[in-house]
Amino acid sequence: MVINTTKDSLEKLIYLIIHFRLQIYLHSKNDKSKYKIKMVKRLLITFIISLGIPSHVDKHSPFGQTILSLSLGSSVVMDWKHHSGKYVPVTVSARSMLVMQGVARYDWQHGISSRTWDPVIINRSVLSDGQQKFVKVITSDKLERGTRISLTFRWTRKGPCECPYKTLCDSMRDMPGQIEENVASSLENLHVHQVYEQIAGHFSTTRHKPWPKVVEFTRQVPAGAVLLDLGCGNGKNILDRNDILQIAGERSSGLLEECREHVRGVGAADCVRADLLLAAFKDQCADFVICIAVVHHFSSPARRLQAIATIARLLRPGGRALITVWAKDQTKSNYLCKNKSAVEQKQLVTVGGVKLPVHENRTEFQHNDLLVPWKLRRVKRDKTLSAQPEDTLLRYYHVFEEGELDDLCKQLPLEVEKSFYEEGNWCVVCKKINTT
Ligand SMILES: O=C(O)CCC(=O)C(=O)O
Ligand SMILES: [Fe+2]
Repeated sequence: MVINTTKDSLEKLIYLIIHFRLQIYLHSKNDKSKYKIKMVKRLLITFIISLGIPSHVDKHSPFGQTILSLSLGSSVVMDWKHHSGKYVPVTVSARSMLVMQGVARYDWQHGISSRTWDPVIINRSVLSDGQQKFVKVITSDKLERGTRISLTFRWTRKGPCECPYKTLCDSMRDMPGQIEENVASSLENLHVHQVYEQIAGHFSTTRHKPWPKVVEFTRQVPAGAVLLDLGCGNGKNILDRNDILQIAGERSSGLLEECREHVRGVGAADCVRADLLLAAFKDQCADFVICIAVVHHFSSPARRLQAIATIARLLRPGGRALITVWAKDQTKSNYLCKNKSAVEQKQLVTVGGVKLPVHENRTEFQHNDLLVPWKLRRVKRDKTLSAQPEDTLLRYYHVFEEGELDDLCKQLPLEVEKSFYEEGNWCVVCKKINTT
């Protein structure tokens, strides 16, 4: 909810600030744009002058049910994102008061893109099921963004959080190994699926050729065989062969679009939307499966096992799979930047009470469960990229220890034939065991 304040109420606020003799002090040495105004009893007022705010939910347990944010100066578009995938851009106009309560306070993330302009958003009326509804439409018109100052009011509280919205709640545990199913699925929704939807175009421009070990594996596929590529991304692994049936499955619709381009010229290849946990294909339908750089995006051991169980289910007895995942050990790959030493990861993002460190790209992994930044560049009409990244998005990864992938396979009717390390990835070639 956004309330437009009058000049009168602004004056009242300034009066309150002066009346209570609030003192402004520097909040953080690194971020000079953020100040905290001293607390009056239980009220904490934060004063921000900044270009952008990363997407977040304000911590549940330390603050009360209502958070207010008064906007001064320029208007701005605030992005609201729900873990179900919904996205609502809201224009927060100058001299308005944003009231965060209920689901908006507890279950949606809000943030402001760091840029010097904002799109113009209009409400368009549409007819849905005989009823007139308003939908927000992002137009191609832009508004220059000036300096914006916001004052956020939070009432502090003590004790465990009592909110009914646990997905983004900080009071949950912080052990990814024991993450609950609903939290794991929300985490993947926020930090895998939603991210891939947004980066699909840019991601695709960075993926061109199959890795040598994938080429080596698929070379053995004989004519007439059925090959599934699960989590196919932009389809770079699809072989230019018409004598085998190739089905590429991908969960991200953005990547699926990219993949469609790739498979267009290949006679017996097609791509379909598929989630590795469910993959609605017939049991034992495949002679070969490849699953490249996918399983590390599942956030609990049970879900990683379930993902590999799908591969086992889809293979016919005697069929083979190549599975690769990102390795924690990157010392024998080109990933590490020589000039960057390992850094203590101080930035933590909490999702469903799970605290995840944000990785510093091109440095050694310090943890197994982490968020890896993707600096998003816009793909222009002529397929070139914008010069500067326009946003940073965080992708969830579970980086594997040596033998961890093999151990998962061994819990299933899969015989590990080969297990190796290749350019920062742990890889296995496994064969489906006949269990009947
Ligand atoms: O600038 C705003 O309006 C909101 C600030 C905010 O979300 C925060 O400080 O948590
Ligand atoms: Fe906030």
